[in-house]
Amino acid sequence: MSASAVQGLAARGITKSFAQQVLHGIGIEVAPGELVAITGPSGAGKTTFCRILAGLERPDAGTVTLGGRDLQGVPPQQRRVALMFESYALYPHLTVRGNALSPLEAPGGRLGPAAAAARVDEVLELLEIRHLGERLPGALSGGQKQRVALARLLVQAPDLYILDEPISHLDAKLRHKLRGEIRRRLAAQDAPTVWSTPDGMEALSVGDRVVVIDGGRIEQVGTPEDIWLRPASARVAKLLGDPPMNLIEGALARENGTLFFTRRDLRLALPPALARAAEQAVGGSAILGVRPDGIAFAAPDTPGAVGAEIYSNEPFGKHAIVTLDLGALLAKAKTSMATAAALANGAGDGIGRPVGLVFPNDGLTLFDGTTGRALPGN
Ligand SMILES: Nc1ncnc2c1ncn2[C@@H]1O[C@H](COP(=O)(O)OP(=O)(O)OP(=O)(O)O)[C@@H](O)[C@H]1O
Repeated sequence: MSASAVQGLAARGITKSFAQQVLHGIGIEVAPGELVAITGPSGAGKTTFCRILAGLERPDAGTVTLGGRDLQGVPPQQRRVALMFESYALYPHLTVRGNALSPLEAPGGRLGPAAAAARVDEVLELLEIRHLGERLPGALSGGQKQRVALARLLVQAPDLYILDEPISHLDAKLRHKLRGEIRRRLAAQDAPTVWSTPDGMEALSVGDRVVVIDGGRIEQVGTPEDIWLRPASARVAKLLGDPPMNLIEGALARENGTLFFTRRDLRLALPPALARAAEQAVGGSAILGVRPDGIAFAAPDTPGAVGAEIYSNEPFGKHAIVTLDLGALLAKAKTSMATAAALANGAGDGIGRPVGLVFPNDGLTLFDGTTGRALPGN
């Protein structure tokens, strides 16, 4: 914890152009001790936004305040920000230990040499790189370098943490472990934290709140649960889930009082839960979002089932992903190994076999076909 009274971060109306406009007046607020995860596809503007928060880049318009203090014109080294960027920026002539120790040796450091060394040891141990302490960065793998950069961040007690893709180069097991460990450590601090990642599921797992950006604009801000259960747009839905929600483009029509989602041969009577959303958009285009784990299989001629052909069938051990050809459209179902084996029926994974699909009554989402925004009433 820093000696200064740590308070929240607020960025407002941040605009930035290079050759093109990259950020369109976006803002976030991060309370003391809160972790806000920023996610979005590659090129969304996450790194540019983080660099502006850190003072490494100047916005064309907008303000950044920390604890109510305007940071405009305050150089990065005076912002008391602990930064970690994807490029790592390790000191090549310092060992792993020297790099991790470097922020604690800066003028104004408050820890004595023994306490600083103990903190470095503890963080290197946590990140499983203590045995590499005497190596130079040039003799490390990408994932090891990333952990040294993380160590240098975690030894600090700043007024603000900014982590840009902090665990993207680690193997899956370590990523999983460190996600929780780092989150736990940062949660024990008073400083606000901004964690940027292109991995939507990582954002949901680490963030107290999540900000989704796309094309330099905010698509949605909410708790992980909000964003998972109620994605504000098809662009948000596309970033989340493994595999993500299936997005089927079609139209809404009413026949004999029943609302249908239609696309080519597909005609799906919408469950009552979706009727309110569908009602306002009848006659227009729509995108139906179907979660892969909500799709059930039935015989091809089952009334109400959607006809499809098996395109591929991949077992993953604890579940299987079955890709389905719905006629010029592929959708993915996440199912049990037993169901996938039954579909394969011992012959060529079942590829080409006709099946019926039953979509869940809940867990479907309707988006406007033109804007991609979720229809109100979903
Ligand atoms: N210094 C620069 N000069 C020109 N264009 C830039 C500069 N920095 C970023 N851009 C452009 O701004 C856009 C946003 O880039 P940014 O790195 O912020 O995205 P990102 O969301 O972090 O992407 P990624 O997940 O791939 O790192 C991209 O189109 C990029 O090419």
